[in-house]
Amino acid sequence: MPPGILRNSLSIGKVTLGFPARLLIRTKEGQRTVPSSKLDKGEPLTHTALHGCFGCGQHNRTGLRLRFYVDDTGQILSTVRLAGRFEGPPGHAHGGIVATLLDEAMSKTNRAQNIVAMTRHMEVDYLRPVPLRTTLQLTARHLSVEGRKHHCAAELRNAAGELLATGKALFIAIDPARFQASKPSMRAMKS
Ligand SMILES: CCCCCCCCCCCCCCCC(=O)SCCNC(=O)CCNC(=O)[C@H](O)C(C)(C)COP(=O)(O)OP(=O)(O)OC[C@H]1O[C@@H](n2cnc3c(N)ncnc32)[C@H](O)[C@@H]1OP(=O)(O)O
Repeated sequence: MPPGILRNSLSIGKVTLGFPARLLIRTKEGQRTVPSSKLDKGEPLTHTALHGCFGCGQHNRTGLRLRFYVDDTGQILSTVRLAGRFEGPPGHAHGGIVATLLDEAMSKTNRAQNIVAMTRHMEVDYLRPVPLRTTLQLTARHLSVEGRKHHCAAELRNAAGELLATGKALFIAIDPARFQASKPSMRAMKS
């Protein structure tokens, strides 16, 4: 059973099809299950610490501020309601945002196993236009691992459960300490 995650903030709608009745989560106090219905009540969970992340960072005011959960099969779950500023085709999400949702959910399948990994390769099938301002279901699974290579898949559905987009990706596990050490300094970023 993988260790649970996660918390971000905002954009939580109703959980509908495809979600198990109870979700496994890990808080600072330990692991427990909660009813799926808690998803739309913003159950406070342990934060993933990437506060500035466009996908899940709760301090990133212009980002998506996704909340993620993990069930007892290791599947990552989220509900999303995209604001109008993420428009591409009229009334629908920009394809880059759809890719971001899938990428972000897949990355959490690694995080749920305490693996820090970065996206190396990703492919997206855009099956249907993704509507704005409506509840969407985002799920992801870890498929396989070979050394540092982690293969993951994700799906985005509408509230009726219709498949809108799918993604597959290769993530490469990295050493977070080395990554932090290689970050550009704030002074370098301003110049
Ligand atoms: C808690 C605090 C933490 C703080 C610290 C956090 C930092 C982590 C945050 C993550 C947050 C995620 C957020 C969402 C996901 C993003 O959005 S991540 C952002 C987008 N991604 C990037 O910017 C990644 C940019 N790329 C890179 O930095 C480097 O390419 C990588 C990914 C680190 C890998 O570099 P590398 O270590 O030199 O890997 P490399 O040896 O080239 O390849 C590794 C293996 O993969 C194989 N491979 C490479 N490409 C392919 C391919 N296309 N097909 C098949 N095999 C391939 C290679 O052949 C090799 O195989 P082996 O020889 O091991 O058998």
